[in-house]
Amino acid sequence: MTDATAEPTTAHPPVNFGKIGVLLVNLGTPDGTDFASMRRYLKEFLSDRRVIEWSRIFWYPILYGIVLNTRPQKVGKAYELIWNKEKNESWLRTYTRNQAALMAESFADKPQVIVDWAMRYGQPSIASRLEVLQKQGCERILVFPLYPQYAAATTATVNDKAFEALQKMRWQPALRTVAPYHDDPVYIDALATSIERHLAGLDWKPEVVLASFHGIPKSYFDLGDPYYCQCQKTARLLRERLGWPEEKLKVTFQSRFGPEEWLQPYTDETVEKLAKNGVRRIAVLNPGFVSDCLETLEEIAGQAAESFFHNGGEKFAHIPCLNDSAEGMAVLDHVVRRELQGWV
Ligand SMILES: C=CC1=C(C)c2cc3[nH]c(cc4nc(cc5[nH]c(cc1n2)c(C)c5CCC(=O)O)C(CCC(=O)O)=C4C)c(C)c3C=C
Ligand SMILES: [Fe+2]
Ligand SMILES: [Fe+2]
Repeated sequence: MTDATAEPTTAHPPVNFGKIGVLLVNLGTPDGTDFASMRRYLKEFLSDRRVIEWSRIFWYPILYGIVLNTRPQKVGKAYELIWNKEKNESWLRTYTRNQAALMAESFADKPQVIVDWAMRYGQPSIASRLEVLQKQGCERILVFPLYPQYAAATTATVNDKAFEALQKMRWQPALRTVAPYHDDPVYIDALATSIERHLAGLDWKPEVVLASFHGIPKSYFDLGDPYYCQCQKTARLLRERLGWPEEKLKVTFQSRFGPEEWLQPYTDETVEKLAKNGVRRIAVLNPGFVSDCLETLEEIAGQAAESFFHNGGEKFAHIPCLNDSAEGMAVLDHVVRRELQGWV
């Protein structure tokens, strides 16, 4: 006969408990601009089935035969132009780390909340930081993919990776994921304030402002990805908040990759066309990027500006992303506090 009240014969290993984790996750970035670091990063990124949905039989010969032999050098040179030399890292990493540190400060009055950060590709990995949070006693973790607009290639792949890490755990923490916040008034207001402040600092006024979002292949939209519609809604709400007509704030899509058709209109073609049609002053912002990165600093502030001037444009301004600014942090803080309801 067994004694139900008997103590277990072996002691359970000691565990921390009672904490709540918040994990900010951005896309990722190479560890350096050299060929090996770039190749490692691009290999992980472009092997993700959420990013390249083509059949592996078709894609892998192209990836391993062409892309990973040529792109690391080309893109490494682009990263060099925008590298944060002081920290010897990309700006995406600098801003993501700063965002986590500032958010931790804002939760100083709630010691049960631990804020951390990770990258979907490269380091620190999602699995490694989830493990650290759990060891610190987080029984509940909020995973925050840092994308205002949902795309399977960005938001879903972060969530997939987090749940994949949980598959290996005996004692899983409870996990919540943050919903897209493309239409949140706090986000829209932060974008509008940032635009107004930036334009007020110029001694000229743009004739046209482009809201340039990262693109995705059109085929992903046809399959039901809500990304395009969420980008359009962000822009519509921003126009309404600023009191601007559609001709003043135009939506475009940048950063095409591969031969497929992507979401249109393309940013590079639009910039060129505007200049050729006699528009002399434009500003560009990137509302879909939480932090400045290669795609905003090199492709827009660098290449797009150059193309505009080359085709007759006279004034070009790149409006920075919200980054770790007060407005940017107000948005991230607001979203996190909303999603933590019932836990904190
Ligand atoms: C903001 C949302 C993003 C979406 C949507 C997105 C889709 C997407 N991206 C690629 C391919 C590449 N993107 C690259 C860089 C990159 N992409 C985003 C964000 C989104 N991507 C960011 C923030 C960055 C910059 C990272 C940095 O370190 O600064 C790259 C790497 C650079 C390059 O080789 O050009 C690739 C490749 C695809 C195919 C895709 C949708 C299917
Ligand atoms: Fe991308
Ligand atoms: Fe790019």
